[in-house]
Amino acid sequence: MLVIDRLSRRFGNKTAVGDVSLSIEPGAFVGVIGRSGAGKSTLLRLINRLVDPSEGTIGFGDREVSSLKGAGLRAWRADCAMIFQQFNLVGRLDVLTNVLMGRLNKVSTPRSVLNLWSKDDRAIALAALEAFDIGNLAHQRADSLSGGQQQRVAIARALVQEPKILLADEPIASLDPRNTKIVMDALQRVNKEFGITVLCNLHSLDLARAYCDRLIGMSAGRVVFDGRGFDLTEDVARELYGLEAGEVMDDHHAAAPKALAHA
Ligand SMILES: Nc1ncnc2c1ncn2[C@@H]1O[C@H](COP(=O)(O)OP(=O)(O)OP(=O)(O)O)[C@@H](O)[C@H]1O
Repeated sequence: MLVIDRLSRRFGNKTAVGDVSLSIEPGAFVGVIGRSGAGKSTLLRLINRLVDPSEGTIGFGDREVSSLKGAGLRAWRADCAMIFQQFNLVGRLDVLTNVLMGRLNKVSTPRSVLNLWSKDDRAIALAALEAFDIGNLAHQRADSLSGGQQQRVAIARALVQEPKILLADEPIASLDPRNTKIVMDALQRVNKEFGITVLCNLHSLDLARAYCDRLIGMSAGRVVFDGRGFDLTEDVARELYGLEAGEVMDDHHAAAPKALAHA
């Protein structure tokens, strides 16, 4: 269980995350929603320690994540994979090598530097690509792939890391609707078939409702909703998204906020 207790992060005078307390059950698929600037990315970055907290703690089992350093911090980052809106692949390397990067924490540095991956590691990486229907792309340069294909490579790289948690920071923000579905389905498989806890930042409320078991709504750094998708009322959506609410909800729900926007 991931336990976040009174977590805050300030940048100068700006509170990006303020006094957030949450427990995330193992195996959950959690959507973090809210408008731009609500603090969603900072929350994920705090969890995998790309950003340090100003106050509060993050615990995972018996580990006090917020105070880890050195080898302990590297071990945590291995347990806590992250994927990004811009995929973060090494474009000039082939797809298989990009996925093998996810195994770096499992092999000695000299072997990885010399690209001496074991047969087993290669088989694991290829199987991960095949799980997301892109095994045929293993030997192509990563930068020759479409956005949806690149994001599936990033998910495969995260999977071979054998993490306990996958953090996905707006993973579909650069994708068209078809690739959005393919990538969200891939994340769903990571969660349901591989049993990995997924925390996913999403702008679209409809997508969050469709894929996530639990939604955490953030506004100005604070959690203002925590519950199931169908419990999220139009009033809460308006609190979360303001006049943007119409853009993130389906036509039926959108009617009122759009009317408000024109009032
Ligand atoms: N490194 C930083 N330095 C200064 N301010 C920052 C930094 N990172 C985030 N912030 C500020 O903290 C607030 C929350 O940002 P954050 O990126 O977490 O929001 P978000 O909900 O993920 O938004 P988006 O969907 O646009 O990524 C914003 O006002 C942002 O400008």
